[in-house]
Amino acid sequence: MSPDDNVLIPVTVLTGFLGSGKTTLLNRLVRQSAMKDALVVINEFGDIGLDHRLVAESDEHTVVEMSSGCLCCTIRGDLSRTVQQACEAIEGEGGKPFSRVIIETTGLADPAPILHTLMTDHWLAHRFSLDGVICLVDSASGISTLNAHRESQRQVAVADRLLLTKTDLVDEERLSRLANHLAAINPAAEQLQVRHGELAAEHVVGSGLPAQGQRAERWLQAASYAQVSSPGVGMAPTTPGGLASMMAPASGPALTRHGEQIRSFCFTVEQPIAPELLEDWLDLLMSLLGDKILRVKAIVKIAGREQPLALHGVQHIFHPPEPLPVEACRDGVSRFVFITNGVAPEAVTQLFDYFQPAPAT
Ligand SMILES: Nc1nc2c(ncn2[C@@H]2O[C@H](COP(=O)(O)OP(=O)(O)OP(=O)(O)O)[C@@H](O)[C@H]2O)c(=O)[nH]1
Repeated sequence: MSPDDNVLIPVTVLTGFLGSGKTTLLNRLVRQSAMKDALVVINEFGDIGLDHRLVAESDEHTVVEMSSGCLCCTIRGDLSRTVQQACEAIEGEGGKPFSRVIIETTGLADPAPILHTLMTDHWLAHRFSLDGVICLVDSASGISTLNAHRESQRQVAVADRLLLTKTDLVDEERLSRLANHLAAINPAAEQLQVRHGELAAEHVVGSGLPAQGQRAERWLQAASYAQVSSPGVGMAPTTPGGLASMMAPASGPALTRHGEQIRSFCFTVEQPIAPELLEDWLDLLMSLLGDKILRVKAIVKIAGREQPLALHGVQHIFHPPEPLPVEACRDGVSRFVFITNGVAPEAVTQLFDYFQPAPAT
């Protein structure tokens, strides 16, 4: 497979805490036609991986295992190598190129470094694009796991879709408590219930940035978030002390009860944004607060440009902006969705205004 083919292969990241049902789901998925010619990468923690043995093998898809450590922290290079070797092997055998890739993370993985690897590894980034992050949550133990484990909160926070598994083990009341808890962390992610891994593959693959304007709005789900808008030119502090105060940790009640203070909000800007302002703002925001910004998605109207842009970032790393059809931003309003760990919306909005040109006197 060469990068000149110019068609990026979609990658779905399947995450979820230990025992949440990832392997059970994967086993059902690989039997479906949407998974024909897929590559399944299973990351095992420890030397003796078992999960890959539990996923059905067939001629229709390929399963490879990475077991040298936790994919999120120690072996980023291995992801590139593993996928590369699998591609070379299938080509060597005269097989069809992979139609898609599914990566099952370990239950303890923070998905952000995996997404970074997909975006920044030269070989991967030229051949693959992130389709979506799917996070499984055990309906029976989900709330206590979220309260106890920061990795679980991060998995939920960055997901495009949440699958509530083992719903046969809980009653309606408990299920709705979990659903509310998850919505407080990630209000836009669609929630689906799954029993024993029974789910159509279409609910797992194809959740990424769509090409059509209508669906781009659905991808952003801006209305699901608390809304903040630019306070306006001249409102931002201009002294260094003022700038420092913006960067102070968020105060006041967090949107969730978790130690991580995961917050999400949508920042709207009514006027088209000058490209250099956008660049300066995001550069400074990411260098000051990048490790606290778990995910950013945006549809942006750039001044002097007809087509809006889709922006998509994980912590301080952004995908190259993708032009969208004009209909994706009919009202000309730019919308930025932020999912953060303890960053107050004002830090984002005031920093934006800091870069606005001063009003003429
Ligand atoms: N009752 C019930 N059990 C389930 C369901 N889905 C999965 N399980 C069971 O939950 C256990 C854990 O499922 P796995 O699919 O191995 O979970 P996993 O996320 O791959 O686990 P790790 O590899 O440890 O991260 C297994 O015993 C499954 O049979 C379900 O919907 N209902």
